[in-house]
Amino acid sequence: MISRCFFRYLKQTSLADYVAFRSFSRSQQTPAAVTSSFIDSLRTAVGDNNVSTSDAIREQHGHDESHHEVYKPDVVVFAESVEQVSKVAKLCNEKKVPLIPFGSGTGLEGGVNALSGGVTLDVTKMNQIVEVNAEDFDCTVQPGVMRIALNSYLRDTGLWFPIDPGADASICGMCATSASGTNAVRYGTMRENVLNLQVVLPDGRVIHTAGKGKRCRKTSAGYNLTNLFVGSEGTLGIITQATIKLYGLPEKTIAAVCHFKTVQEAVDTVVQIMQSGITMAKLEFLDDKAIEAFNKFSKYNMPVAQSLFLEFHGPALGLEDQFNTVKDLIELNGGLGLQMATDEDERKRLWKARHEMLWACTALIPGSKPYSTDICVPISHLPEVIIKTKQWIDEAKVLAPVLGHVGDGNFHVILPMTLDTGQNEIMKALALQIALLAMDLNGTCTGEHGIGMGKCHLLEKEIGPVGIQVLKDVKKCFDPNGIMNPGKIIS
Ligand SMILES: Cc1cc2c(cc1C)N(C[C@H](O)[C@H](O)[C@H](O)COP(=O)(O)OP(=O)(O)OC[C@H]1O[C@@H](n3cnc4c(N)ncnc43)[C@H](O)[C@@H]1O)c1[nH]c(=O)[nH]c(=O)c1N2
Ligand SMILES: CC(=O)C(=O)O
Ligand SMILES: [Mn+2]
Repeated sequence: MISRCFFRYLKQTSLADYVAFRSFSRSQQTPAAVTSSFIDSLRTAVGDNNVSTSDAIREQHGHDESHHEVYKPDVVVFAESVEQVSKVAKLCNEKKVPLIPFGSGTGLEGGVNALSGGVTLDVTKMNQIVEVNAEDFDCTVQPGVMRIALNSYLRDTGLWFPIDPGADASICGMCATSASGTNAVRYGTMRENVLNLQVVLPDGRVIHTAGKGKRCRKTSAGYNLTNLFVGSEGTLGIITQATIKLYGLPEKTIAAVCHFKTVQEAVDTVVQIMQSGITMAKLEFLDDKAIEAFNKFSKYNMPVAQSLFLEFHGPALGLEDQFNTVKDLIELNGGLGLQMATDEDERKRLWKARHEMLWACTALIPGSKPYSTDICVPISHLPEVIIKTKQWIDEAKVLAPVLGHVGDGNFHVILPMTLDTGQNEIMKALALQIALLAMDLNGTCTGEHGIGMGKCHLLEKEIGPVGIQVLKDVKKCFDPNGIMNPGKIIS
């Protein structure tokens, strides 16, 4: 039942937008034509052992880590080669069966949920690191290569791939969602770090978005096909290989944590640090509710306050000077309890709260699943948006920690969703209100998690009807039968 509190709360939101959001419906999806003879042809294409109709496997592939409802595919196919991916795509295209690429299922917007059934294509068996060009700072990987495995492999070369979405995701899944995370403030997002992609198109053709074997740092050669596929969330084709930039492991790392009495002080400090031109590696905010959730989850005793988590990477020479400049800014803004560490174990201990945040927040309500907002605004608007957001959370009386990558103007409100529909309605209205505010302030509804199945209505608002029509035209050009991950990004 929807509570009176909800209606009181709704008065503050744009009612018209809320009604539009509630009545938003996906265009009718045709049910998948997955017959037993179609499944037989899949078995012929990839081998019996690589096709599963087991309920447990379909369930496992029908959701990610988000709160979104499970939608099981009719069948799960495990591909072992590009040729097999191509054959499966061709078969699906001929029979107009939905095809959903599956990386590692850590997404937070229901990207892998099979809204119209069909075939989920799991690429985790294709897990080879194809080549590492240490002298050129790049490498090429198959779609099942995971972020942590890649970095372990690279360790001896003195290089690493710094994009870190927190979860141990597949590199090609990260390409597909244009992931980023804590290191983006220094190293950029997937958009800035992908040099080339091999993609299987829905009709089975294979393309290299920058040309076969190309891995140059710059190109002006025509349309940017690579970045059309980065962030395409499995709606245009299956990424079967990614060539990405690598970086030298930093000679020295300094981690630090400090606390503030008010959100304004903490976020003003962030803006001043960014404006000072210091190259931060990480600059994260956790509010008092987030720290409280972490203390409870991990039995820690951090001061319950508005907190900044910082990290500096660089040559040993000069790094402490950067730290000291930031320290001065922290103190000028009323920062308290500054702790710093250079030793790896000590750094990990200092940053533990940040890395466990999603699970600490979800544990606030046992059995809940996370609904994470993901807005990103120009940095000068950040103080206003975070302060308003926290005020709305208080008024809505929901459990909702605020945290995020504030160095990029990107933050999350983690809303633990349960079966209590009244609370869920309040949380969804709150998420909508925050997204609308971000868009009003020249921002986006999603900095890094993608549109998935949960933000299509917001994308329409963000880029307008003409923008959406152009996206639909692009989609039609690559996927005229609409088989690729239907219902995602554009409904
Ligand atoms: C604890 C925690 C913390 C975070 C996050 C998750 C969790 C569980 N995430 C979200 C998530 O890790 C991120 O979206 C990853 O990029 C998802 O990669 P997967 O391999 O799991 O893709 P997953 O399998 O979930 O698929 C995601 C989407 O990509 C498509 N896809 C996957 N592989 C593909 C391929 N080979 N070809 C074409 N399409 C493909 C899918 O169809 C789907 O639409 C995140 N993210 C972030 O950016 N910043 C963050 O800070 C965090 N933090
Ligand atoms: C959930 C997420 O994106 C984060 O913890 O940063
Ligand atoms: Mn994040």
